[in-house]
Amino acid sequence: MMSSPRTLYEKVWDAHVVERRDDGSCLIYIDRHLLHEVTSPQAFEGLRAAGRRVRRPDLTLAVPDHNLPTTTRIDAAGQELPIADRESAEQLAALRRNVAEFGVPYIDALSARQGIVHVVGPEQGFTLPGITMVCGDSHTSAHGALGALAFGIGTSEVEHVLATQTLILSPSKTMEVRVDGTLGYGVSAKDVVLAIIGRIGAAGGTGHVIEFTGEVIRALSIEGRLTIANMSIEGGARAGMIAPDKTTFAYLKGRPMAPRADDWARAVDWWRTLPSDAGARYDKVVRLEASDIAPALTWGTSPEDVVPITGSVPAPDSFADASKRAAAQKSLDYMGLTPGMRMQDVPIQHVFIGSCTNSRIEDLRAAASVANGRHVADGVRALVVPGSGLVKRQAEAEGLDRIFTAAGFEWREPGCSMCLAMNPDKVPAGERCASTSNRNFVGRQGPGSRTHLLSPAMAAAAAVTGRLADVRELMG
Ligand SMILES: CC(C)[C@H](C(=O)O)[C@@H](O)C(=O)O
Ligand code: SF4
Repeated sequence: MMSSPRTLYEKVWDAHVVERRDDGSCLIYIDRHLLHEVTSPQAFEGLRAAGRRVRRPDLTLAVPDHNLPTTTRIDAAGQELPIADRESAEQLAALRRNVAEFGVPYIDALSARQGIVHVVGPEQGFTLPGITMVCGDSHTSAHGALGALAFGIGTSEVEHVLATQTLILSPSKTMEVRVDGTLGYGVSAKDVVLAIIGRIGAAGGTGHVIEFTGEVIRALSIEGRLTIANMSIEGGARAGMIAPDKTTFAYLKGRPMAPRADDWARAVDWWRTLPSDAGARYDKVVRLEASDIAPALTWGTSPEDVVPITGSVPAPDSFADASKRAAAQKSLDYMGLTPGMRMQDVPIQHVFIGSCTNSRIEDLRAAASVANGRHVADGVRALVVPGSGLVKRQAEAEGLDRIFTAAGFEWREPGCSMCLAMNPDKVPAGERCASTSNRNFVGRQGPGSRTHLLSPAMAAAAAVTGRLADVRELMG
C-alpha cells in the first residue's frame, strides 16, 4: 500500500511516537535534551525530592550561558573570578552541583566549548537531523535549522524529560513558509526572518510548526538557517524546521558528537528520507519573494514591527485594527519615536552583536567587513559577543577581533550578554540599542531600554555611523 505523502515534521513526529492516546496526544521520545542554569534548578530539585535519577544522562548536555558575565572569567593568575551578582552566582553554582550529582555531561564556563546553548548544540554535533530535541528555553527552535524537531519546554517538562526521556505532546498543525528567488545586495538571513515575521505577525504561527522552504533557504549556510529557525518562536510557531540536505551533512560531518564511521553512513541514509514528500500538504502556506526583501529592522516593541531601513516610523492610524493602533501608539511612546521619522535619522547609543540568533562566525565576519577600517561613532558603545568559545577562537584566528577592537568595539567572552538583562550587560533606561538579538520587548535589554532588531552587518553600520543606517551604503 502506498503511504500518503508526509511533511518533514510528520516524518520526525511519527518516528518518535511511543504511544498514541485517546485524546489525540502522544507520548513522544526525546532524543536530546539541552540544559542551562536558568530553567533547570527546580527540575533537579524535583528529581531529588522524588528520589529519581536522570534516565539518559548520555542524551543530555548542560552549559551555562544566560547569567555569565562576558568580561574576562579568570584573573592574572588564571584563577576563576567569582560572580558578583548573588542570584547569578547561585544559579550557576546550582547547575554545577546538579550536573555533578546527576552525572550529566557539562561544559564548564572556562571551557572553549562553552557558549550559548543554541550555538553549542549544532557546533558540537549534539543537534542532528530527524531528532526530537528540547531545552527549557524558547529559542530551542533554532536547532530545527538542521532538520530536528526542536522546541522550548517549561521547567516541569524539563523534569519530566530528565526523569523519563519522553514528553506528552499534542501534534501541531503545519505551515510552509516558502521564500523564492535570490537575495539582493546586502540582504541577509536576519532580514529574511524579519520579513517573514513582519508578514505573518508575532502570532501568525500559533499552533503550527513552520517548515522554511524555497530557493533562498536552500542557498543559505547552516549559520543563516539557524538565524531563521531561531526566530520561528517570534512568529508564534511551536518550532521551525528546514529539511536536511548536503549543506547540513557537510556542516555536521566530523563534529565531536556527530555519528562516526558506519553510524554516519547509516544516519545520512535516514536523513535523506526526511525532506517533505512531493504532494505533502501543509495546513497553511505563505510565500515571499526574495526581491521584495530589503535590509530590515524593527521600530516597535514586537518582532512583527518590521520596516525596511529605507522606510519611516509608521503612524498608528495606518493600522486597520483598533488594538494594533493602540499597541503601535504605546510602542512609539516607549521607543521615543514619532510617526513619519525616517528610520535612518534615528540615533543610537548602543550596539549589540551577539545572541543565539546572530553570534556565529559568519555573523561576525559580516559585521567585521563593515567595521573594517572604520570607527565606532562618538558616544556609542558597541559590544561583540561571540556565541561560543570556539566561535571566538575561530574569529581570532581570522583576525576579526583585531578589526573590531581597532574600530572601537568591545570583544567579549561568550554568553547571552545584552540579549536579555540577566547579566551585567544592559542598556540603560531611555537609551537605544541596535541589536542582532531576537526580542525587542519592553525592558528586554534592561528596564526602559529601547531595542531595534537587525542583522550583524546593519548593527555594525549603526555602530560606525551612530544611527540606524543602510548597510548597502557602506559596503564596498
Ligand atoms: C531565560 C529563558 C527561559 C528565556 C527563554 O525561554 O527564551 C531566554 O532565553 C529568552 O530568550 O528570553
Ligand atoms: S541569546 Fe538571548 S534568546 Fe538566545 S538563549 Fe540567550 S537570552 Fe535567550
